[in-house]
Amino acid sequence: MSNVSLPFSQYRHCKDALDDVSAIAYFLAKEVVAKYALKYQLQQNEATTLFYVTLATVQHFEQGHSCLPINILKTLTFGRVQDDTYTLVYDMSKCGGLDKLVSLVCQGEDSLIVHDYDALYLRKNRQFEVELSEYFSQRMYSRLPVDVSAAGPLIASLFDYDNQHIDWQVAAVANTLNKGLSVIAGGPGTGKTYTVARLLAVIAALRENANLSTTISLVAPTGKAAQRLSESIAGAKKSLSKQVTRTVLQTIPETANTIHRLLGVIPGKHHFKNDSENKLALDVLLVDEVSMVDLPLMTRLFRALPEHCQVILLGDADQLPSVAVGNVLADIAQRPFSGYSQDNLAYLDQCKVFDDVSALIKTGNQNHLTFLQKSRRFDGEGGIGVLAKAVISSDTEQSWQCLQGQQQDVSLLSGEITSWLPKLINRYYKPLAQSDTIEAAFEALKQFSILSATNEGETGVNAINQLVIQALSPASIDNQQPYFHGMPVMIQENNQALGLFNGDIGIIWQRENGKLYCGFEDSLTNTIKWYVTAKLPQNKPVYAMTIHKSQGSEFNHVVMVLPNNNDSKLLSRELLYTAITRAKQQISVYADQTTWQHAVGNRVVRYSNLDKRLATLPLNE
Ligand SMILES: Nc1ncnc2c1ncn2[C@@H]1O[C@H](COP(=O)(O)OP(=O)(O)OP(=O)(O)O)[C@@H](O)[C@H]1O
Repeated sequence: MSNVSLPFSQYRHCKDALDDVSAIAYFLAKEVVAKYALKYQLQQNEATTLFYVTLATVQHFEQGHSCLPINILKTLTFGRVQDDTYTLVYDMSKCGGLDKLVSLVCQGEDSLIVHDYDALYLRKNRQFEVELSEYFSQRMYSRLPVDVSAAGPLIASLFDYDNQHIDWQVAAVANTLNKGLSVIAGGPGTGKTYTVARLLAVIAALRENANLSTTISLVAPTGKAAQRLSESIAGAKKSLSKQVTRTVLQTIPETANTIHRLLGVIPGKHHFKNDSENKLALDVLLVDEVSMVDLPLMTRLFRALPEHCQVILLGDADQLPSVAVGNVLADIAQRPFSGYSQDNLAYLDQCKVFDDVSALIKTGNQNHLTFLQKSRRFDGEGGIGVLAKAVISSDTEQSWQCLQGQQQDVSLLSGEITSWLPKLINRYYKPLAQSDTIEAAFEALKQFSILSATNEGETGVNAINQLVIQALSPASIDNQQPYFHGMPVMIQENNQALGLFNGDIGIIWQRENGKLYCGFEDSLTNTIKWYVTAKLPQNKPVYAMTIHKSQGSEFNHVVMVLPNNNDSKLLSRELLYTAITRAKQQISVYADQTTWQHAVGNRVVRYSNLDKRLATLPLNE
């Protein structure tokens, strides 16, 4: 190191002085200063600035941002809040020469922090973003041959619609057929699965006509989401049995996999068995719940796809972004929807599914995209739909009124948690524990869940789980037994060897031999997989779960619990929307007005330049 010194010689000093600094952020900042101070003969003030620049870049990555825009960097301060007082340690807006420092240090081939699109990236994240934008654009703009004279009548036979008006489900099928990559986005119950089951049937039938064999794979980011996709595709296939041939139906798989299982996990490694050197043998890939897929995983998935494979992405762009870095779905499904190009309209016109396609907006260039807007599950007047819409449009007043209104399917809970929880335990969790079979217990588990914004605190997942366990099995607490018959648990880590993954849900069950096991539904074989409880990977009870963990699941009745902490950074309209849309029939909310309105007014922001990279890539049309 040169003769400059670090602002903090040890991590613990840094942690004591600044909020939210991880060990990784500190040690990377230390490494960057050590590497460049000597190389560029930095002055002490420049080395100090570089330390904070690196810290901020890593912190933003840890919060899920792909990058840190320079204009945001310039506004940052570093310090610590204690007893409601903020002690400022470093103010980026007061440091001079930031632009010069950035251009000096963040340009080289070997720099750990990279400057691109007016933002700072950790090198790897920029690589992922550049690589994924290239994969996306190659496929988004590639056109597949379609026998439009066969496709049009086939599509028309699978939908009951009036061809004088635009039906977006029909438009989605026709529009997807000729694209290497397309996105079908929509909220819950807008018919995404209904539509793609028909889309896959049309693809399979057209390929059969052309004497092409077809291998289709269905994937989702989590086991739960894959299981739901399997169930809905199986249901949709049944409804198609009279409309398409048996061979076409057989081409559509009944079961969905997780992305990790499709790619083939190598224990202890980030990369997969299937990659750019060892591609998957697939003709069509459908990815569901894309909002949950992060930037690195999506890039690795695309690396493993053969060039000819048609990709269909499905998801709800209003939901929370992925836990890890990126905002892939929102970046590729940008709103407001700008519509289709003239070329695309000409193609849709040839399909002859509508009398007049001119109503499809023709000024835009989002040809890869279709938004399904009409909910087939909630009627326009239903409380859940109205509440979800008010929340996602940040309408603080209407959403609060809706919670207090007379709608049967929406209610506001008040008082202490202990004043309303026992009733719900009696209604849902006692019958679950008393189910005759584990299959019936899994059915009972789909009826209801409590979703909390946090793990900790009085309204957090851990405290609520404890209250439920106390009510159902006080003896297990007295005897310090971790498990009891009928207790649902969620796995907290991936264990490839056991085939159990973070987010998998099992139920503790006493079998004929009198011993407790944990059973998991296996959607591939439609059976229960049993594990002795002592062998289970890290897990916890799941009467309540975080809203983040509930993504990809649905329940008939959901209770959403928010902390009484109206300025929590955790609370956002996307978080509330995700919880509300997990409910199929009823949503109950436990929150005070200030906290609720703060959350509805707060938007999740994820910094990324994937959208800009896609917009600036040349069109091949
Ligand atoms: N065009 C349609 N005609 C008749 N029923 C439909 C139509 N579209 C969807 N449905 C029905 O509406 C319900 C919701 O559709 P579907 O499950 O496909 O929605 P989704 O968008 O996939 O929902 P989720 O977000 O929960 O996965 C299903 O019962 C489906 O059969």
